[in-house]
Amino acid sequence: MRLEQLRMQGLRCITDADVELDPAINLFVGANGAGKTSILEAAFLLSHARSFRSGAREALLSRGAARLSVFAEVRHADDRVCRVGLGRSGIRWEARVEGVNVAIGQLVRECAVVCFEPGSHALIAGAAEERRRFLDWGVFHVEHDFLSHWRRHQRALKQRNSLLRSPSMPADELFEPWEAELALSGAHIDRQRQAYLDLLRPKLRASVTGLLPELGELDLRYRRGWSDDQDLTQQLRAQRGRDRARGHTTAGAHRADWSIAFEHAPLREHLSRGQEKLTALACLLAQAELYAEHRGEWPIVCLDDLASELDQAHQGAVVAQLVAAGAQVLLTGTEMPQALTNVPSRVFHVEQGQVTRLL
Ligand SMILES: Nc1ncnc2c1ncn2[C@@H]1O[C@H](COP(=O)(O)OP(=O)(O)OP(=O)(O)O)[C@@H](O)[C@H]1O
Repeated sequence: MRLEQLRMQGLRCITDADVELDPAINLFVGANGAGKTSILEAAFLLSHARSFRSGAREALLSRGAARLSVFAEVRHADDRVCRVGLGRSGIRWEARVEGVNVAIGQLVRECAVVCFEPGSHALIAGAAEERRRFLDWGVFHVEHDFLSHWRRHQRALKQRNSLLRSPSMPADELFEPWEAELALSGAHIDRQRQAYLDLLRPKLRASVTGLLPELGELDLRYRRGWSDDQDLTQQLRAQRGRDRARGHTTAGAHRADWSIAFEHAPLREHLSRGQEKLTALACLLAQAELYAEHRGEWPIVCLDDLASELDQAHQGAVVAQLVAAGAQVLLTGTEMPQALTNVPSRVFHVEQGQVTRLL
């Protein structure tokens, strides 16, 4: 899959930019604050309907602008071209595919982007939410009914949490249907997440061996979010009092997490910041490869500020791997990275939100 055209309006410092992209390597160079990362955010937005940077999606809207819109032409491996867009006008976000308003879920099925950026080490060292998002994005693209189970789960969770927060303890009958729903949808989600991680594990091992051979064998562990010894319905019933004191549901698929341990670095704290970043990169590349295996095409790969994130040997290895796989890559840097000096690439200069093609 590749982006042929990417148009951004009212996105951070970009008033209006229209970029025709190369099927292989695209490099965006410019000074700090020029708007390079915002271009990657635009691509990511079409794939995830959010930014990879922390903060509200609203912060993407240019200060003083009434409207934000991102539009792309996506060419798939079977040569089908799909026009997708996401925009915000007033207080509403609208997703479009072929000019027709669609649910966000339909938009993000059409465009798949993975992004490695300076905050990516949070996948290894940050909160569980980051890892769940990563996992669920992968499962979503492999299992077609994942989103419906996930939505049912979110709805039941919201209902149970609002019961927990009511001024007096509601009757058991009010909890029971939502707890049954949490258990049922949670079991589906759990099965699909476990199956996905089983597929990801060998790819991740290969990817990590390439990037971090010194750390030895990798172990990928999964926690489903509730005790293995007890059925979730029973557990939720037993925990009502405790959950009420905490104000939220403390067991279920929304508490799942996964972690990585290495033979020579069994604790996360044993990893240097650079090793955390490389592990996160290995996860993203393994996920992209698994996507390609299932969908017959690579997702688009964004690498933000690669030269400041990785040493030259790792930059070269990653770019070579992606070129060999035939992935479209969007990279940013304050200058041309050494790793790209001999790789044919389309180069754009970015300055104050204006994008100009150089090579
Ligand atoms: N909502 C907004 N409206 C207008 N400008 C914004 C908004 N949010 C951020 N900016 C500005 O847009 C620019 C965003 O730059 P971006 O992070 O894309 O730059 P960059 O070229 O990747 O920089 P760096 O090399 O420093 O990472 C910054 O100058 C920032 O101050």
